[in-house]
Amino acid sequence: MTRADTMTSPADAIDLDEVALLLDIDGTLLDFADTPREVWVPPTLRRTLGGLLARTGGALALVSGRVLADIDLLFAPLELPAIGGHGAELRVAPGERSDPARTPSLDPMVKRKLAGVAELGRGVLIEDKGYSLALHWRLAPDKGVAVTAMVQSICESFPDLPLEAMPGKAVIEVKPAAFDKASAVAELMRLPPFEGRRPVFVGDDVTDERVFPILPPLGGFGFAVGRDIPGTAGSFAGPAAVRAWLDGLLERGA
Ligand SMILES: O=P(O)(O)OC[C@H]1O[C@H](O[C@H]2O[C@H](CO)[C@@H](O)[C@H](O)[C@H]2O)[C@H](O)[C@@H](O)[C@@H]1O
Ligand SMILES: [Mg+2]
Repeated sequence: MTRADTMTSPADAIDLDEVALLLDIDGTLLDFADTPREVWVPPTLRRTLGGLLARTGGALALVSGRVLADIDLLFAPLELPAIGGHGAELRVAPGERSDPARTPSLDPMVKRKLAGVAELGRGVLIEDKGYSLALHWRLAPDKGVAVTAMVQSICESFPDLPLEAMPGKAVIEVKPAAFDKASAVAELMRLPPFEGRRPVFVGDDVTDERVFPILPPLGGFGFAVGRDIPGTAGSFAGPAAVRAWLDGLLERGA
């Protein structure tokens, strides 16, 4: 399949007057690191995103599994429109706050049980996002199967709670089933300045796969990163290729 970093269209045929740019963070804009805190945001990326935000009239948003507070620390001093926590949070414009009543936190009893999974061994990390809890094993790759099995079993032990165990890259995350990136992107695209624009979404992970099918009915399309995903318009080899593409979009004014 043609890769977006080598092809001439449709990645290069984007008109910034028409599109809304929706960008996943980890594995799309940023290279993976051993732990969530160790990722690095190149200064050029901040400048490019800030420039594209202005050039699209505010229609650029990050769409991430990370929560907004975490996103803002990573990209500071830049603050961007963003979907955080896999759709738990929504900020349409810089300076605004996501409505805290929008999504309930994950049940504390579920969190306590999940936190116990870290006993499987050194290198199994807990990330508490309020709305959800993630268990990472990038530092302990041999623990992935056991972590996944324990997490699934814990979720099944709460049959009355609508929980979702979402796999990712060396991680599994438990969240309320009521929201995801696709539902939040659909909501964002109904609001100005996103409304009426063609959504162009770039993402790398399982959670992003739900977003791709909602784009064509809105006149948009998506790009995968690091692999080919059916239903996308192409794929980028990795985050460096995505960053170079964004630099190019801004440079030529698209
Ligand atoms: O939706 P995204 O913006 O792609 O966020 C997905 C998850 O990214 C982070 O975890 C992943 O990246 C870490 C840093 O490179 C890596 O150590 C970890 O193994 C990956 O799973 C983040 O920590 C999660 O909260 C996000 O859901
Ligand atoms: Mg990602």
